[in-house]
Amino acid sequence: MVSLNAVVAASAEVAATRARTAKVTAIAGLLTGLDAAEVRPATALLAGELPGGRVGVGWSTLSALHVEPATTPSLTVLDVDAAVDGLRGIAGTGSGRRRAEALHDLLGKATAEEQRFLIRLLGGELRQGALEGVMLEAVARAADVPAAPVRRAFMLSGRLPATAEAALLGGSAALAEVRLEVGRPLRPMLASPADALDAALAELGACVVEYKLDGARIQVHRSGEQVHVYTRTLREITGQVPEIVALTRSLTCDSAVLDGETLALADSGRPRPFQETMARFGAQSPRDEVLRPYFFDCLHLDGTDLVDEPLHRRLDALARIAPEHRVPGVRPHSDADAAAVLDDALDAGHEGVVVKALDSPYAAGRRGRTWRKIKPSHTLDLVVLAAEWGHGRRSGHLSNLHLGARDPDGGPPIMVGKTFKGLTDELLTWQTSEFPRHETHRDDWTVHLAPELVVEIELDGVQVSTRYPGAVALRFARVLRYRPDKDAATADTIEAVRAMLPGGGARDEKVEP
Ligand SMILES: Nc1ncnc2c1ncn2[C@@H]1O[C@H](COP(=O)(O)OP(=O)(O)OP(=O)(O)O)[C@@H](O)[C@H]1O
Repeated sequence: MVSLNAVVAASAEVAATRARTAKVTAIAGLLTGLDAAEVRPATALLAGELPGGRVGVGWSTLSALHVEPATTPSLTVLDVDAAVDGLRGIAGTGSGRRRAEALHDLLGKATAEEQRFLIRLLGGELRQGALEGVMLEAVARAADVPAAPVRRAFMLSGRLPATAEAALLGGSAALAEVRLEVGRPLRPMLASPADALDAALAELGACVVEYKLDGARIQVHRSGEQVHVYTRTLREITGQVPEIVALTRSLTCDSAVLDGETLALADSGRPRPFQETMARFGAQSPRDEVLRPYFFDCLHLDGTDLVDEPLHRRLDALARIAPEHRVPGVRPHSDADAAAVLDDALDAGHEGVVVKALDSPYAAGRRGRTWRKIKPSHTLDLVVLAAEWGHGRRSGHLSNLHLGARDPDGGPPIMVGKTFKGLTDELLTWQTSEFPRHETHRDDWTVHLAPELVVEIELDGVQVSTRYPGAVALRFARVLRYRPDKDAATADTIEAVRAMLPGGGARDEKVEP
């Protein structure tokens, strides 16, 4: 039986090295010796996830706990799995107290190092989507199967522990069995940046050029009368968007999985600010504006999976069931046709266009080269690492942000700059009340945060830096808006930042993962 101690040691080894191969070796080593029942919980713990999903334990409860640690390790992975299940089951009156008791009990059996691990795990601090690529490679190695089918199964199921179980217990055959399931979200395909429209057109050949709408990504699943709506990070928001649910139910099909963008339009027909769309995804939000879906892909229709079909087939399917709800776009006959779509999109207040190769399959979870985005302005989505207290007019407010880019090899975000430019009074007030909820520690000037919040930064470019650990720094950065639809695992990577260096290549990001 594998001990919690072994998982903690493997995690520490992964955190201590920047070398991807060493991380893979440490994780694969642990995965190799597991019993069948241990695969799911151990994989979850290694990825910094709670086995079985989240538990509602807040930072305040966790930081108030001071439990004498055990001197020798005794907990197994299955013990932790059972304890987390128990915590999740606590509800009703006195649940706060009972939860604290259960936590006390668990932590009392843990050594000091295990306690630190469990507290960070429960606080969500260990959750590292950035480790996914490394984890998948380790699963492939431990199961002795190629990496590609492991990655595919993960993107289609969205679940690392289940993927590890399929690979380790059933091998290639079980991985091949994993299919898109209506009602279970899959990782959305993403677009990689292109420098210019004509370059993208030349590279992709036969293509469709679509508006890049500045809304929020949605994935809509319908099975009979059942409809589920998910965000880009696969969070379910069905209850928050009744108008999208009703519209999806009215489509003439039995089952479908549709991919698209949602936003609200003002009376003028121009898009309403992105923040308003995102506010609707929150728990208690005003419902004054109507969100409309604009679909751009169909991944399943009436019992047939379309993920591996070429885009033109998927678009035909979409045209059959939702012709009035498609994102505006054309299949251009000339470069001029395509340029006209870009002009129209910008004129209408949208971000730019996405050019997509018509013969390409849907690469779930990948920043594919067959979808290229063209936007006139430079922006990066970065993780907020800390904020400094403001001076003068801003005193009493958390202001200057420390910004980090994602480490594609699963390490903590890498700091690339600071800014307080672009922060409105409203954002300053919001930061000051919100940031303490994510606080890890503070000193006189600075409040440090768990890497959870993602902010979109507009910048003029980047420069080589001797001050910052990634050797690159932002130039003239200003805050555009927060991105509650993103998390640290979907923030831009340090490679994307470096690619913006003068002569740093054609802003092409490495294809992930
Ligand atoms: N026609 C479209 N096709 C695909 N994606 C679209 C389209 N219109 C808008 N989008 C949005 O653009 C996103 C794809 O761009 P990208 O992969 O760069 O994600 P992103 O990092 O959110 O982009 P950005 O930060 O540039 O908005 C999608 O997730 C989707 O939300």
